[in-house]
Amino acid sequence: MTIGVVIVAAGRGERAGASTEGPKQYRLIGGRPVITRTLETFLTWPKCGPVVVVIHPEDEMRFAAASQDLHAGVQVMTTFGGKTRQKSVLEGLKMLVPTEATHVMIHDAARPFLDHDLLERIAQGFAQGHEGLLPALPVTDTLKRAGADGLAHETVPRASLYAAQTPQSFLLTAIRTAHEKAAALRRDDFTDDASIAEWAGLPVHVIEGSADNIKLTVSRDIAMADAKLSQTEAATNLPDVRTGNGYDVHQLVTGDGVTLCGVFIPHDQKLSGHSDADVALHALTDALLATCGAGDIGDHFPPSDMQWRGAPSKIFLDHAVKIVRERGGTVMNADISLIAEAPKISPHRQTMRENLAAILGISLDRCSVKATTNETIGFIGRREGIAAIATATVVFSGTAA
Ligand SMILES: Nc1ccn([C@@H]2O[C@H](COP(=O)(O)OP(=O)(O)OP(=O)(O)O)[C@@H](O)[C@H]2O)c(=O)n1
Ligand SMILES: C[C@](O)(CO)[C@H](O)COP(=O)(O)O
Repeated sequence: MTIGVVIVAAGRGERAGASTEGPKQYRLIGGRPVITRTLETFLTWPKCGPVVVVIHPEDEMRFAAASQDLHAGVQVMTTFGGKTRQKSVLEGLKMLVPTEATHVMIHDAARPFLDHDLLERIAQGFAQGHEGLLPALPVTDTLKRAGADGLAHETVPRASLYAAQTPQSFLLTAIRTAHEKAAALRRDDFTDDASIAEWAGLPVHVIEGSADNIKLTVSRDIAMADAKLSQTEAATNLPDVRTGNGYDVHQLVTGDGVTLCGVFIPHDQKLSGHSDADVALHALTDALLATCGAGDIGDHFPPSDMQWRGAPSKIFLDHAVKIVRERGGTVMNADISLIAEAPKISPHRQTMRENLAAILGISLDRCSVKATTNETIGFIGRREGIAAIATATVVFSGTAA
């Protein structure tokens, strides 16, 4: 079984009104022509056989532009349509007959929201031996028959009524013969292919359509489709910006100075810890690891591992930066708040920021170091320890979706 496709796109879209982009199938929805979306769904379906797009002679350039970026692994042909949809379909079928297609899906270019699930349901129907398949949905509104007087005269029972969609799908030779018979008898009043099949006595099996698979008919349909896609695409194109935070604290003991953000500051105390106890770089290391869910500093540099005894904390931060980069991240900024009663940080802030800029590979204005005392309160206020809080922002490649 090879499933060919006929996409009818030769209409003038009069009900949708005029546009500089051309008839409705060339109008942009979510930034791309309607027909590009329709065609792309078929071309990306793995079971798609040869495709015929039936266009209007005036639309050759428009179609070439709308289809130029689509990479087809299958044969895509074009032919010119006729004055009615019925005539256009017949032209498409004639073009498909010499190919290897045994079955055909006939689809309106003006239905850009069909999906692969629907195409699979049709393929499944063919595999079960059905010769004609009509995707349709049960009618949900109450139906009225009104007269020329504008009055509702009758309520039509809707129990067995369905709204017909496309792609209506058939054995290729059977539907082509039915179309040719209708043309020969000058029957040109069929609005879809299932009705020609019914008229010709071909069995047409109703399968579940898709609520999204609407036909863009009037200008409001196009505006709604555009709004829907623009919203979805705006959401899926959001940059993948992530922030991480980190906190660290180390005890102060008698000593000769502390190392903060890689700067040694002479002092009558030192920070006790396994490495050089640079709380600021430890907090920032955790903040960076957090942006890609890579655990914390202890996971990467266990305190039990003797090789980190007295190690400069730059090693830890370098490692976190490497992990972030390997996962497609670009560090955007870093901000560290130091909470210390003493020593005074401000004379060293510039050097600290320069150290951060060098390690992170970003400009100075993206590196911030702030300091505050703890107003003599608590363990920091009693000069028993120094704490640091860090925030980092990283933009990862790809989008947030
Ligand atoms: N002579 C025609 C008429 C219609 N179609 C195609 O058939 C599909 C469904 O038709 P419809 O929505 O009625 O489109 P138009 O005929 O273009 O619309 P209108 O009646 O408003 O002019 C559309 O993809 C349309 O391009 C076609 O190929 N050839
Ligand atoms: C084929 C069709 O899409 C089935 O619903 C529909 O009949 C074509 O549109 P038209 O407005 O009737 O031309």
